[in-house]
Amino acid sequence: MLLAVPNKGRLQEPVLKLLEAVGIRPLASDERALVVPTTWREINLIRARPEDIPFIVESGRVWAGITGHDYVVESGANVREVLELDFGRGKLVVAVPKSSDISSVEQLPPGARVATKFVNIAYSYFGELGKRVRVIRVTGSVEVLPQLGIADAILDVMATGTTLEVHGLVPVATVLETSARLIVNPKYEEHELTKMLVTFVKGYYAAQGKKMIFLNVPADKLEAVLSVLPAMEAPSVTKLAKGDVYEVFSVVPEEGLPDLVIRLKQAGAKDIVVTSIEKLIS
Ligand SMILES: Nc1ncnc2c1ncn2[C@@H]1O[C@H](COP(=O)(O)OP(=O)(O)OP(=O)(O)O)[C@@H](O)[C@H]1O
Ligand SMILES: O=P(O)(O)OC[C@H]1O[C@H](OP(=O)(O)OP(=O)(O)O)[C@H](O)[C@@H]1O
Ligand SMILES: [Mg+2]
Repeated sequence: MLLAVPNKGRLQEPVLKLLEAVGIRPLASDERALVVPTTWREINLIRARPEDIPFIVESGRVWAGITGHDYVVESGANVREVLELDFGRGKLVVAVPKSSDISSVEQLPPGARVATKFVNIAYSYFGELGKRVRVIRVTGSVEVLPQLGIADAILDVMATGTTLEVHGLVPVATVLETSARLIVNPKYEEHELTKMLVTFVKGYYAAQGKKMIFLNVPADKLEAVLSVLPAMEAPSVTKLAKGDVYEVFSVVPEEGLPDLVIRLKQAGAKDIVVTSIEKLIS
């Protein structure tokens, strides 16, 4: 499988972290190499620009990729978004100078100049509103253009809002919510390797915020201990080889764990072991 991943920008690091967490580590190769083998022998990474990844996956030679939802929409590429990931989150907004007295997109004058790298999204957004604007295509640093007198408004990604603020801009409309996605070419969606990748990424996310807890419980305390112990289905209970003692284990939320441990001890649990879970695959 060829898997396209960002070779720059703010998605690059979280993508590598996620792949590492599912056991896909790039094998040492020249830093400039654009095709990189990995510890999953069936998977080679293709390092590409995030905005190009939807087209690369659509082409069919590359099965899957990770990029932003905004770029998928902008590309119009025929790819399936099979998983929403927990990074690259933001909103595409239309923003105008605070000093203008515009407070909604409707108030933009006809022919207003809107700078953006999302030109297709801009055309379709303003088209649906029935508003005629001039779209100015740029590739970055969009927020500086209004103060240079080059644009009347911008359409760009806002995350914390700091960049808009620093440039004296305010958002007046949300066009799209975005985050990183795992995208797949439709013809590989049902392939075993694709399903394995999706299962492992889901398993990694499902394990976040959960711990495994093991405890020993004397028989006469078992009922009391089980009554305070959460579980996915029900806790597992096994009799130990010696004595009238049971070993109990269960998957529990990390939140409130100290409190749970105290309640388990009070109920009669001993030898409590807490471990992290790498993946939780249901
Ligand atoms: N401030 C941000 N916080 C979170 N995600 C963001 C932010 N800005 C952009 N993104 C998302 O990151 C993805 C990659 O963006 P992009 O290709 O512009 O990389 P970049 O980090 O901005 O690099 P560069 O600006 O050098 O091109 C896009 O899907 C975009 O929605
Ligand atoms: O709301 P904020 O938290 O301030 O983040 C939003 C900014 O982050 C991105 O820019 P980036 O730093 O990637 O630079 P770019 O304009 O060159 O893409 C985006 O294009 C905004 O400018
Ligand atoms: Mg950027």
